[in-house]
This record gives sequence, structure tokens and C-alpha cells, in this order.
Amino acid sequence: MVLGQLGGSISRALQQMSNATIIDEKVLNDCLNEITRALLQADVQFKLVRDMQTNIKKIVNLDDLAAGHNKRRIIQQAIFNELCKMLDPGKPSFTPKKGKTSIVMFVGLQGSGKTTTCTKYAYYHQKKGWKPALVCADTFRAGAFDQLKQNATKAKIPFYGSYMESDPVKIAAEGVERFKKENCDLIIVDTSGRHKQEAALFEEMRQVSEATKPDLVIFVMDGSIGQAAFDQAQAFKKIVSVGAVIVTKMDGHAKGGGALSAVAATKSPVIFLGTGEHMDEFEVFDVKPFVSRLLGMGDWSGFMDKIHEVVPMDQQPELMQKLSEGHFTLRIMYEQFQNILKMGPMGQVLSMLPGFSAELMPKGHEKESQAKVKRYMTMMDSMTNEELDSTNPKLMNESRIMRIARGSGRQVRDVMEMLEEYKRLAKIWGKMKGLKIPKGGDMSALSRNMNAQHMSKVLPPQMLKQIGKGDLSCYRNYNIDGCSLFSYRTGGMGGLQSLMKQMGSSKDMMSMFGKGDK
Ligand SMILES: Nc1nc2c(ncn2[C@@H]2O[C@H](COP(=O)(O)OP(=O)(O)OP(=O)(O)O)[C@@H](O)[C@H]2O)c(=O)[nH]1
Repeated sequence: MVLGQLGGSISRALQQMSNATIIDEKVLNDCLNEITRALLQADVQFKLVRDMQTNIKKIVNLDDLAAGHNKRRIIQQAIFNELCKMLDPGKPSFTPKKGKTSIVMFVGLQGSGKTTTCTKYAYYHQKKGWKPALVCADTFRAGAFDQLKQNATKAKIPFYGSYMESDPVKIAAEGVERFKKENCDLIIVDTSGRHKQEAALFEEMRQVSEATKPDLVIFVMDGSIGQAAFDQAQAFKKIVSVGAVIVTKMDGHAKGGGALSAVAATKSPVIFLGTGEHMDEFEVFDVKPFVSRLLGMGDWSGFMDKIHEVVPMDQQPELMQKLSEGHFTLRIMYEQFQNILKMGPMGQVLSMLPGFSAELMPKGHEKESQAKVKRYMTMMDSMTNEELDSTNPKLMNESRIMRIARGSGRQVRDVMEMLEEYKRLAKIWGKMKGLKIPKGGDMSALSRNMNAQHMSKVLPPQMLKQIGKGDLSCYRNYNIDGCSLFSYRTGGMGGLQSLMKQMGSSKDMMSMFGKGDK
């Protein structure tokens, strides 16, 4: 994702500034010019970038800063604030309430990903216990209704549309009426898209809006449209009251800067990002953690949320209990591998950690790591329950190893390698023995109290050392190996502690850049 490149360029500019012995006007200007270049390359509108530069210069008056002030921190904070300001229109969008009927209308150009996003939006809410429904008021594109019907059926979401009726306004009104009667709490109306901004599309859109009286109009924008984003978003805003933006295709070549422009044009917040064609490739958009990640400052809370997301809540206390008793079995390793695969691209997850940006993660290694994890899991699929649940290393004798190799179509040495990995991990996890589990198994309490010591258990010692040195270049070559991911949970406090010192305590950092400790 090109947005990763933007983050990388901004982090590098900040890093270069930090390397300078004295921070004077020239160093500040060089840093700002570098950031300006990066933003323009990412398709952020020129005026926005220029305003940002002027604002930062106004805030950071080097002459006024008394000696002893941490100029780097002040500059970094100013850049952080300005980027947040660009993405935060100052007022939140209308938020539908579960159990109370809300009508949400989707608008956007043809191919922006409206229909796909409608289903993702419905699916996201359905998973959270809502009763969503989809109405297809796109009568312009022949396959639109079929597409929506197919997606909705897959996700078991009720839908409404017609092959015969050609009046989108009539369909929209009928669909909304029907689902109101059925007590759906989130009625989503998909509208037609056209090649470009044309009068007929806008008139139709206005009429659909008038007939359905949406509580929220979401403008769906293809993240790769670049500089055109501002005008396009503004044109839609003039006709219907756009209240929120969803930027799609952020997984592809999207430069992402268009998102910033769309916010400025519609004065509406980005609420989600589309990150793939699949139903669950949909991320809630949160300004501060997003900018933190862009600047390579990490997003602790996002990282922990991701972990909570993939380790089922009901498994967390049980897992911790077993680990605290010193029981690390092959089954636990298997379940952990499953969780890792669910976590999604490693680069994306690691970009939530301070010092990382998605760009710094070598792409090629992700596939390799995943293939290795999958290979290990295939071998474990050929094991008996007794083997999976045992903590006795002697159980795995020669004949069992040969049987597993045969059963999984792998070589004996592959099975040996997997068992070696298990032993290594068992040793590491053995250190969890005696861990105090929060009362009632409340794992979120554990993560809320996250500090340097906890983080040191999830990061590899080499990485901690490099983070401490502030040397990000190493990540280009850092061999992210799916299996050594587990070794991230061991040792190496020094680096992280010094990082924390540089940035203030983790608590400071979270309240400054993220959601903060609750
Ligand atoms: N990679 C990627 N593809 C996406 C994403 N969102 C949508 N798409 C794809 O973009 C294409 C167009 O998406 P649609 O949902 O049909 O777009 P639309 O805006 O409804 O199009 P019209 O109905 O013609 O206006 C499809 O191939 C989708 O699979 C995304 O976040 N990432």
C-alpha cells in the first residue's frame, strides 16, 4: 500500500531531523519540505499541504523556544496534530444506534466499490449483533442487483431489489418501508454509480435521498483516484448531505492522500477503510492511531485490539491458565498458528508498533512465513489427540514421527523441524509459569496495564535493540519468520525501555498519540 510509503517518508524525515545535532530553521525547513513532498506524492491536495506547512511553522517558533525545551518533541507533536486536523473534520458522523432504525445511503462513482462496501458495512454490524438489511437501488448497472444479492445471501443478510422495476426511487422507498416493518435497525441503500459526475446521476441520487430520508449518507471513494478526490467529493456533497466517507482499495496502489482531501472537501470523517475484496477486509478508521502509524509511532491499543480480535475471548482465560500452569502443548501451538494466520498481513500488524511503518516490512517474507506456519499445521493435522495434548517430549518416538510424515505427505526431517520449533516455543512459554491471571479471566485488564515489560514479551530481542538505537533501517532486512514470531515473546527489555524513555512513558505516549489508557 502506497500509504505505507508515505508513512516511511515521513518517519525518515523525522528521523533525519532527530539525527541533526542542532535543530535550527534550516533543519526544520528541510524536514517540512521532505514531509510536504511525501504528502504531495501521496496525492494530498496542494492547498491542504501548504496550509499544514504554514501552521506548523506558526506553532514551532524555534527562536521562542527556551533552551531545555525538547524541540524535536514539539515539532513531532505539531506534525502529528496537523495531520490529525487534516483528517478530523471536528465533528463525528452520525452513529446509528443498535435497536433503533437508521437508514444509511451509499453514494459514489461507478466502480468505487459501493456495492461491495454496503455488504461489508452490513456484515460488520451484523457481527456485532445488529439486524441490517440491504436495498439495491442501483438500476443502472445490469449486474448490480445480482452482485448485492449474492453477497447478501453469503452473509445471510436480508436484501431487497428488482429485476423488472427500473425506477430506483421506487425500489429504494419500497425496500426501506419493507425493512422498517421487519424491525431492521440498519437499512442500507445502495445507489447507482456512473462513469463521471453527471447531472442524471446526481438528480437520481437526490431523489432517492428525498424518498428514503437517510440518517447518514456515506460517500464511497476509491483510494487510488488521487488529486481528483477533492473535486469529486465536493460535487457529491453539494447535492446530498454527505456525512461520512469510506475509502476503498487501500490494499492496492492507493496513495491514500485522496482520503485526506475527501475529508477536507466534505467536512466529514472517514469512518472505514476497505482493504480487500472480501467481506471482512474492512477496517474501522480512527484518526489518532492512524496518524501514529503513519508517523511510525505505533498504535499500542490497535495492536492489542488485533490480538483480542484473533484470540477468541472465551479462549483467552483458558489459554492463560494453561500457560500459567506450564502446559504448552502442540495443540496450543496449533491454535496459536491459527490465530497468527487470522491476524492478517504481518506488516500491517507490526505497523501498529512504535518505530514501524508498513513500508519497512519486507513483503516477500510474509508469504514465506505463512507457508511455513501452514506446513506445520498440516503436519499437526496428522497427529492424534494424545500427541497434540501431551507435554511429554518422549512421546514423539520414531514410529510416530514417520507416521505423521506419511500422513501429511512431508519428509521426516520436516516433522523433526516442526517438533524442534515446538520445543523452542515450549521453553519460551515455560517462562509464563506462575503468571498471575486477572480475576474472572479479564484479559483486557491485562492489556490495559500494558507497559514496557509486557511489550518486551511480544517483540523479538533483536528488534527491541534496534528500536532502542532508533535504527529503523534494519527492518528492511529483518527476517520476519512466522515461527520465530513466537520468540518475540521473550527477553530484550533494554531497547524498548530506552525507546519509552525517548518518547516518554507508554502511558504518556498513549494519551499523546492514541486512545490512552482507560
Ligand atoms: N482490492 C479491493 N477491491 C475492492 C475493494 N472494494 C471493492 N473492490 C472491488 O472493486 C470492484 C468494484 O466494486 P463494486 O462494489 O462493484 O463497485 P460499485 O461502486 O458498486 O460499482 P457500480 O455499481 O458500478 O457503481 C469490484 O471488483 C470489487 O471487488 C477494496 O477495498 N479492495
